[in-house]
Amino acid sequence: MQKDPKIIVALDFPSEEPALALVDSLNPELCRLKVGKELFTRSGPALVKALQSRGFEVFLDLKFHDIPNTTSAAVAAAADLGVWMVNVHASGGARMMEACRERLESFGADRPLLIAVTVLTSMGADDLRGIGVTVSPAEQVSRLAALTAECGLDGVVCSAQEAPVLKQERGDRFTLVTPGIRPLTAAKGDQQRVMTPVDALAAGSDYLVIGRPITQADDPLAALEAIHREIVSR
Ligand SMILES: O=C(O)c1cc(=O)[nH]c(=O)n1[C@@H]1O[C@H](COP(=O)(O)O)[C@@H](O)[C@H]1O
Repeated sequence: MQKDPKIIVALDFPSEEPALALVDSLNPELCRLKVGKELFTRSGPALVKALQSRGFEVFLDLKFHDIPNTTSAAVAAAADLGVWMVNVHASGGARMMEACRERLESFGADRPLLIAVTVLTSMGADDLRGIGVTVSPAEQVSRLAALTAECGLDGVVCSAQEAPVLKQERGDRFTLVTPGIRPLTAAKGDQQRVMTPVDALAAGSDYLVIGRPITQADDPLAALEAIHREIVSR
């Protein structure tokens, strides 16, 4: 088994059936799986268990954002599920992130990686202005990443475009999880800040979150293998 697959396939499906049909065609040596809001809301912890029993590690992407007590309890519930990674919104603030980190300490070495979302990859400068943030997306990402690091979390979700600066500012041990990954031939869809898999790793991404370019491909395993080949031979 590859020790640390770099590709995280986003299982953005409306129900368990199509998700498991896809998963049964994938290879846990080449990827981990991300379960997000839609699939988790429909299929819940049982689906996470089903994925784990097939040999996949799971990133539970529920982007928790609430008061510290509620968010830290949710993160502990994710840890009880045995997930590999869980995330919260950095804009929930320092007290919220610290509460989550502290709550996970009791899980010891088996705790999930705790990651904070900075600025969503679907957002550009105009979107930020709309919510009263007048600095550029890159500046806002740096600011939230600094706060995340101060709170002792493991890393952030950001776009690969911000990865070089964040690696420089936060160092190698601060994990960068980057969605908005698009092979050259793939459609951008609703993503704005995108990069190819090879460029994203070269920029300093640690993990690539890839959804539609794999899940909507005619042959998802072939798409996964092609991206895997591309990144190992870079
Ligand atoms: O936290 C995430 O995973 C995430 C953060 C972000 O800023 N942007 C983003 O696209 N994502 C997720 O990454 C996945 C990207 O999917 P595709 O655009 O289909 O490759 C989706 O499941 C999103 O929910």
